[in-house]
Amino acid sequence: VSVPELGVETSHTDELRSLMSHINDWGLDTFRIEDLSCQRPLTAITYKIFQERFLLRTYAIEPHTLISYLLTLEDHYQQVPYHNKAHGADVCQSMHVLLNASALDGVFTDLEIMSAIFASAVHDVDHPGVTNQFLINTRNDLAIMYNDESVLENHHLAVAFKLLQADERNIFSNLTPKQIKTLRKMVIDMVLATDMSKHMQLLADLKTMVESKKVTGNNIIMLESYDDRIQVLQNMIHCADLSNPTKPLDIYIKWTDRIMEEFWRQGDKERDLGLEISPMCDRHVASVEKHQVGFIEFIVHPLWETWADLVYPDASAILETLEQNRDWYQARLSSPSSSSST
Ligand SMILES: COc1ccc(-c2ccn(CCC(=O)N3CCOCC3)n2)cc1OC1CCCC1
Ligand SMILES: [Mg+2]
Ligand SMILES: [Zn+2]
Repeated sequence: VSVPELGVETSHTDELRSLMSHINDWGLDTFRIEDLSCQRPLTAITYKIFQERFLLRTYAIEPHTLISYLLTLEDHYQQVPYHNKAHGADVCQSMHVLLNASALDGVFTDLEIMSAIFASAVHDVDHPGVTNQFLINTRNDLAIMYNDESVLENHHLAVAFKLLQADERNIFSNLTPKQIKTLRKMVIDMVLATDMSKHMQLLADLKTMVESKKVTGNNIIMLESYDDRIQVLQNMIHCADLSNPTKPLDIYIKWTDRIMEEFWRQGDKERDLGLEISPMCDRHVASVEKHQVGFIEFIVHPLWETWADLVYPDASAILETLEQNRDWYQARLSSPSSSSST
């Protein structure tokens, strides 16, 4: 069974191939890839990363099986403003770049790397565009199913692994039982770590690790236990998930427009249901810039500053962009033009 060169059928093959040559670069334009791949950014990006890291060869994965899984996975991302297939593709590519930090050179095994890429690609599959709290407040079936605990993140995992059960989509059919067991545990641990309610604990543990950081001669981090290794991978996927403010400003602004529209649609639902409108979800009381500055100040910068310490100096340019983007939103706060969202 033959597969298209870039994994997806497109009439923009040359342009897509040239953009894909920047798969290792921070700030790759996922939106442009969405257009050039004919709305298949997740398949195109994940397929390219698997090839780039020789994972098809290492784990005897048939190209058509990988494409079949990725296309079906992508079709199970809902068409919501933010938590859609473009976000899945973006987090996957961001994770791929973070794994390439020189401070992590040779630290992770191929299985851990494949687990991290897979976890990133699947981490928000079938996201309904509302928060865990909304699902709990409205007694949604998902909240009943998962007893109000990391409701969305448990659902993303269940969908991702269920899609593997079809033989024509089982990309892990040639892994040993032990490898599958290890991969499954790591993927579960990483996706569950993308629940914002785990943020403070994750960051505290990362700070402790940075304070007691042990490196080899050429400044490569030493991670002895599974707990240390998975903790770095959990913080990595969390950083990738919260990476929008660290990207080139024009791309960051597009993500902000999308998350706000998703929040406002939730607020519209809450208003219609007579529920209290969640913070930042009322489109009639919008302060987009203020919320982004607060998000960076209290969540994103503390996390990325700590990550940048761990992999110093590999993430320094990313931290620099984050601080410039914060200043840009801050500046729009004070000037009168900030009232308009244009
Ligand atoms: C570009 O803007 C954002 C990009 C990403 C996030 C964000 C926060 C947490 N995550 C991880 C998933 C999660 O746990 N969520 C999903 C968002 O809602 C809260 C539960 N993602 C927030 C962003 O801005 C917020 C909305 C206005 C200011 C803050
Ligand atoms: Mg999520
Ligand atoms: Zn996400």
